[in-house]
Parts: sequence; structure tokens; C-alpha cells
Amino acid sequence: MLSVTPDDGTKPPDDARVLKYIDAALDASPVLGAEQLKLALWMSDRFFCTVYDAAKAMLPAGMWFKDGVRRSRDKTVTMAVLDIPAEEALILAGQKKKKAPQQAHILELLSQIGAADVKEITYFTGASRRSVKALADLGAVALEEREVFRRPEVKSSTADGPIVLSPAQQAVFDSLKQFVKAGAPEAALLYGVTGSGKTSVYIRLIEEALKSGRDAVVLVPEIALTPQMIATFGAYFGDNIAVLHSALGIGERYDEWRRINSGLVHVVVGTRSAVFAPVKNLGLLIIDEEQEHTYKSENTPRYHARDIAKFRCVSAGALLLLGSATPSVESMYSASSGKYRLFRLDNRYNARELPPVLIADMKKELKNGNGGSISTLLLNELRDNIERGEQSILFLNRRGASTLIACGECGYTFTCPRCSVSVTYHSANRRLMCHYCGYSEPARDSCPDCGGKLKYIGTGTQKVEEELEALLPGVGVIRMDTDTVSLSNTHEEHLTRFREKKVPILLGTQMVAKGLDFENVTLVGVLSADQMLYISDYRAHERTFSLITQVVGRSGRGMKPGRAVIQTFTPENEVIRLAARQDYDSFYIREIELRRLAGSPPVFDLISLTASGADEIGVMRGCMKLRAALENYFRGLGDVRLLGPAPAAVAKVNNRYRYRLSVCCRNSRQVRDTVAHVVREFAKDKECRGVHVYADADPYEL
Ligand SMILES: Nc1ncnc2c1ncn2[C@@H]1O[C@H](COP(=O)(O)OP(=O)(O)OP(=O)(O)O)[C@@H](O)[C@H]1O
Ligand SMILES: [Zn+2]
Ligand SMILES: [Zn+2]
Repeated sequence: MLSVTPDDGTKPPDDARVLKYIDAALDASPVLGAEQLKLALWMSDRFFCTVYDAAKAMLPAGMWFKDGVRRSRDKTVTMAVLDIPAEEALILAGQKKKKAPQQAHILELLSQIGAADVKEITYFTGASRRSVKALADLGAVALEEREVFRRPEVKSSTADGPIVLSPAQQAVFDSLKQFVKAGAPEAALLYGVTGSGKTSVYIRLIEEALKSGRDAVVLVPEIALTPQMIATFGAYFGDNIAVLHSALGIGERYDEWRRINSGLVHVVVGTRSAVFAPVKNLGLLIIDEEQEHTYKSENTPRYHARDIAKFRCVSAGALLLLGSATPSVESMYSASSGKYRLFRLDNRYNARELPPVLIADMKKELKNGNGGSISTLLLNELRDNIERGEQSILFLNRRGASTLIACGECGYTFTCPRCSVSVTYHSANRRLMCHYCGYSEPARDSCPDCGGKLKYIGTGTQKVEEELEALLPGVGVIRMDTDTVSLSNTHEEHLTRFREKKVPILLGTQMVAKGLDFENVTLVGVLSADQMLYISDYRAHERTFSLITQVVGRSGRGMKPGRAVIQTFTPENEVIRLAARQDYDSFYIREIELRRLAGSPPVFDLISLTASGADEIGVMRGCMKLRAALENYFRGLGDVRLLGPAPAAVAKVNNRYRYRLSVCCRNSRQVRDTVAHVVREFAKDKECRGVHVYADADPYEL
């Protein structure tokens, strides 16, 4: 850093507007190395953020407040959970900065980590409990009692000896090993069907990296959803592993970060932000289930872990390995154009068959008088499984008990007073809740408008559970969704009970869709495949295909052959049919052609600008101004198309209106610079005060 000392010790030089004196050095050694600073600069250009935002994302939350010291933690703690979108929290923090700086600090912290122990918040930010309480009264945070998280037990004795790879795995491993050893940057996509044993290949590669004295980082979509994978890694690498878990306390995060930074551990497993793990000699960076949306950050800095990973692997001369049973269309596009090397595992380990898939036509069911959520076909298969003592997983792509409540007489529906969405009924606490802003109100017995009787519409896990009880009396069902999990038990407890007690049916949402490996599960039912197919987002098909393939992939992983049943109202739909055949190749060919025709990513790049504010007209006006400014700059640049402004998918969140403009382009420096410039100018525009704008490259939210 600059070390300018004033001659007389007091008077600043003439250019004091630009340069300031250093008052004191905060750290004895810099917390960010040269490589990280370079990365921060690159991020600021790529993801429309400041260098400060980028640097902050690399450091453990809380580090910038006070030196972290581990605190002994109680069995239950009061957690403050951010109850508004992070983006709103930052805006609110900005407004509070002057009058209530402590509240602003808390909001900044929570916007990054979502939730934290109140004790730790007060400890790290120096804010009082009263400030936390004030934010709770405002509705910005919710206070919840939670059980203390226990670190996944890392035993070093449980590995069943060294891994012996199958011939197919060995072939893939042999090629990839060369790249780990070569020390030159390389990127590869491992497309391996569900159950092909990608994890085994990862472990062998990590061993190779360690042997060459290099470090490995493994990213997983969500740690809580991959307990089995963490256990396996623990078994092989024991104390040499740091786990960066989203549920770690602030102090624990800092401890893990220091263990990595000081070179005590050489393998890091973690979620998105672990891509910044400060390993010293990166040799291998694996992104498992690389198609998952959790790798994209939805707050500033709006980066995708894959992009950060590429940057790091290039500068470290490391291998970037993307793994998936349903690669993202972007990654397969890069692989087919030669940017990534492509490796395939087309068969399951031990030549186990992929489960055959039966399709249940729910329209026919309805015609035949079955209005429930379990088709005759699925019911028969469930019965067969119960008789044989085999287990089944039922997947429902929703949460809540009954999705909607409406008046049977006048049609009145309950909507969130702060957002443009309906609230859903949760039987666990008997409240109507908004999934966007956390608003809730007690459920009522009658219509507030006409006093009529209320109807429950839609199926939630709880309703399905009740149907199952009626159809299969006395049969054990474990229900697993965000409600049951946050109430008392953890994911792991549910899963252990399912495995050990051989409960016949596991019913759940997203949580049961991925990563589970139970050898006794021979039937999987997808209760409603249509739900996500008809969302107007260019990724809707990709997400549906991927989700169905993943769920179906949970069946028949052991010695016994498995099968799956997909229930749909549109059995003729091409995406559903391809997913049923688990035909990724055909899906990809069809999908990339559609993207090319529509001018969407990955064939073209997309940058979105989102404007939000309390005044809808002001937001729309702001967007028109942005559009005009962009048009002006892009005139004569052939490859740029502007779309919108249009209201965001959820147009109002927490009383703020959101509109989006999209720029379809070739993502070049010129385009990025222009967008960044327009956003900066907009922030200074007095006429548009109260409207906040951010840019997002390759956005996931549309
Ligand atoms: N080389 C091997 N030796 C012994 N068992 C193996 C080997 N490879 C895979 N398996 C077993 O096969 C099963 C599937 O492997 P794994 O979970 O790694 O697959 P995957 O490709 O990650 O699947 P998914 O994408 O569905 O998560 C596991 O039970 C695993 O223990
Ligand atoms: Zn009514
Ligand atoms: Zn709401």
C-alpha cells in the first residue's frame, strides 16, 4: 500500500482529495494475496461490482468486524434470520447507515450469510441486542430458536480400503490424472449418468493432487443435502479436510478459513463461496452437480462459481473438473465447441441398469374419477414394493401443506400485502405465509369478504401424506420438507431413520431429489412433473429435465433393479418424454437449437438490469431512461438487442416494484463497460432518486 508520510506530520499534500494518509495497518500480513487482488479486479469488471464487494466475498463473514475467536456455543441458540431479500437488506442498510449504523452493520452481515446466532452478531459487529430486536420489529429479520449445528463427523477409519475403479472409471481417471500432474490450466466436463460413480473418480483425483503436493477444492450445491458425500470425503481425507458449511457459525467459518489459509488442510469441501478458499497451491477444483442454480450468487457480487473457478485454475495451472449427470446447457455447449474436454461415464457402476420409467397420465386418471395425487399405476407399484420389503421415494416439487386457500363462495384469495404473490397455508404453524418476504398471518376459518367457507387448493406434502394414509393404512411414511426439517429434526436424522428403520416411503420436496444413495430404494415417483415446465424462463426445460433425471436416478442403485413413475398432465410433452428415456444427448441437441433460435444463452450472452423502488411509475420511468441511454451507446453495434422493460417474474417484493431490461449481446468488454457506465450514471441521476439498479451477467432470475 501507499505509505505517504506528510513532511510536517500534519498538513496533507495538495492532492489529498485523491490520496489519503494511512492511519494504521489493520493486519500484520495482508489478508489478500496478489492473486486474490487480481481476481477482485477481474470480478469487478465481469460482475458489475466494486473491488471492495469482490474482496469482501473472498473473506469469511465477520472478519472485517473483529478478530474471530471461537466461542463455546449452547445447545440451542437464538438465530436472527434475514427475512427480506438480501438486495433489499443492503438498500435498507444504506438508509440506516447514518441514523442507526449498528442496524446497518447487522443487515450487511446478514445479507451475506442469511442467518446468524444473535450472540455472535452482537459479538462481531459490536451491535446491541436492541438493534437486532429493532430489525425484528421492522420485519427485516426473524428471530428463531435453533438447535446448534454439529460439524459432520469426520471419521478417518470408515473408508473400506482404497478405491478400486471400474474399467470405465479408470479410463476417465487416467486421462484426468495427467492434467492434475501437468500443472497447466485445463477444464473438463465429466458427464456421468446417475450412479456411475463420479464420487469415486473425484476421490482418486484428489489423492493424486495431494501426492503431487497440490491442494483440492470440491464444491457441492448444498452441504445439508449431501451428507453422504461429506461422510465419504471425511472417510478418505480425515483431518486434512476443511468443510465450509452454510450453517457454520461466524466464528467457526473464520476458524475453517484460517485452517486453510495457514496450510493446515489441503482439501476443502464447501458450497459456492468455498470457490474462494485460500488454498496455497491449487491443483484441482471440482464442481459437483455443476448445473445447480446454487452456484450462482443472487447478491452482489453476482458471480457464478464456475467463472471464479476458471479464473483460479488458469492462474494456478490447475484442473477444473465439472461433474454432472445432466450438465448445464452452457457447459455442454463449451464442451462441444472444444473449450472443455468431455469425458463420459455412460453406465452405472457395476453395470446396474438405469431404472425404466413409466408415465402416468393424470388427465386420464381425472377422467376415471381419481382426483387425488397418486395415480393407480403408482399406487400399484407402491403396493408391490411394500410387499417385497423394498423402499420408495416420492418427490413433490412444492412446499407447504395446501398451496392456496380461496373462498368457495366468492373466490377471494389471500395475497401477500407486500408482494405480488399468493400466500400459502402451512399446517405446521397454521399460518398463511409468503415465501418471498416471510410475511405471515394466522389462518382463518371463513372468508374475510363474504364469510363463506374456505377451500384448500393444490397438493402439498402434508396433503399427499394424508392421502397415502388413506390409501395404504398403517404404512410408514417419512415426510421431509422445509417445514418438518426446520421444526425439530435435521435432514440427517430423517435420512438415517429411512435407511435404518426401513420405513417404506420417503416423501419430500427438493431435498429428496438429489444425491441420495440408498441401495434398498427401487421405486421413485415424481408426483407432478409439469409444475416447473411452464414457467416463462429459458431455463425451464433444462431445470425440469435435470430434476426428473436426478430424482429417477435415486432408484435401483443397489443390487435390486429399480423403476420410476412420472405423473404428468402432459405426457406428450417432449421434455418429459426425453427425461423419461433419460436421453440427455437428444435433449441437449433439441435445447441448444431452441436457444439458438431464441437468441438466448449460451449461444448469446445476456446481461440483465433490474430496477427496484417503492414507486412503480418511478421504476418504469427509470427503466425507460436506462433503455434510452443504452440504445444511444449501442447504436451501430450490430450484435446487441434490448428487451423490456418488463416486470420481473415476481413484480413486487416487500413493497418494492421490480422491472427488468435485458441486453442480448456478445459479452464483450465494450458492452460491459457501457452497461457499468450507464448504471453508474443512473445512480447519480437526481430525477431517478429512490430507484435502485443493478446489472447481472448471465442472470438466473428472470
Ligand atoms: N469404484 C467403485 N468401487 C466401489 N463402489 C463404487 C465405485 N464406484 C461407485 N461405487 C458405488 O456406486 C454407487 C454410485 O456412486 P456415486 O454415488 O459416486 O455416483 P454418482 O455418479 O455420484 O451418482 P449421482 O449423480 O446419482 O449422485 C455408490 O453406492 C458407490 O459407493
Ligand atoms: Zn368469500
Ligand atoms: Zn411477501
